[in-house]
Amino acid sequence: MGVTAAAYHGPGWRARPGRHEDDIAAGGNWAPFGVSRDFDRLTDVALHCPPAALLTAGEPDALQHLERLDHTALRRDMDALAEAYGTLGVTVHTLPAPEPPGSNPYRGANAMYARDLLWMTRAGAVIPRMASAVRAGEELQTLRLCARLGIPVARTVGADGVFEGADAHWLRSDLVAVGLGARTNESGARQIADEAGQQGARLLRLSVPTGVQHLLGVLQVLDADLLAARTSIMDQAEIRHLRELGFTVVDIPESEEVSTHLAFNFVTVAPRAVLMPTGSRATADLLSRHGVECVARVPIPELTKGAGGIACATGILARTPGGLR
Ligand SMILES: NC(=[NH2+])NCCC[C@H](N)C(=O)O
Repeated sequence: MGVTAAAYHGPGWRARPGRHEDDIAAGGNWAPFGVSRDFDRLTDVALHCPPAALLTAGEPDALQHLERLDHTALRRDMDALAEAYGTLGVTVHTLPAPEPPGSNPYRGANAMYARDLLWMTRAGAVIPRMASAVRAGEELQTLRLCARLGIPVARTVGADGVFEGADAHWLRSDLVAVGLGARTNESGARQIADEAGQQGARLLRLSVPTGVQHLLGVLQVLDADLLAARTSIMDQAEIRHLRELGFTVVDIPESEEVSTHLAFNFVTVAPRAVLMPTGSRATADLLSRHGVECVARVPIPELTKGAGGIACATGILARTPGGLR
């Protein structure tokens, strides 16, 4: 009878060893992509430029853009960003094209802000549930990317939750900060807490100030225990709490370059090494006092018209411990 066959778990049956995270780290079945600290050296990112027709499919405000976007100009910004990553040794992957419009005619018109479209963990990608009707369905582009690269989906935010990738930061490998606001609600945060918990991390809930889209807009991770924050517009008790947890928080004051040129919207490419947009000199000077080096500057005049900068445009796929060179 079958009981002696491996197919029926007889002596020849070999149970799968280890944990999912170990499988991923080892490569083989899954791409060895993961993030457990947002200051580790960046190795892989996802970028995207939406098709021209989508950028003009409606009035800018209906698309959640600030001004009408020109495809050629946006392409130029995205190419400059990709080139900067290439120079830094970061591999650029392209997010697949959007699905044909389902119930949302604007689906994909904001997919250049790939940071919002996934949250990477050491157990794979968390597929968000975009908070606005305009961005609903962009999640499919992430799913396709994951399938293409062999990245497992750790979970998909569901039920009554909303969550966007830019609302989560790995502050430490056992501490995840989530921003609650218009883009992530309590149900979304609970689902992120659940996933983090399963990976041995706890959740720190922070509030996203009114007029700011995501946590990424007010808090950045620079190194182990080193953060940058727009402290003057944040909840003071939350800042105190971060400091009590052992973090040094660099205060970034409100200024023209922060509000208009999105100087705070930088990307940490390695411990104390950041990629910044052009027009961010004062912010770069502040960071340099803490030993943070701006390793390159990218001009993004068109990208900012869509209400996001280089950090919003960078889907974080993988980081690995170690410095830049
Ligand atoms: N992570 C970010 N801040 N992304 C910017 C997103 C901008 C986009 N127009 C939106 O409203 O969704």
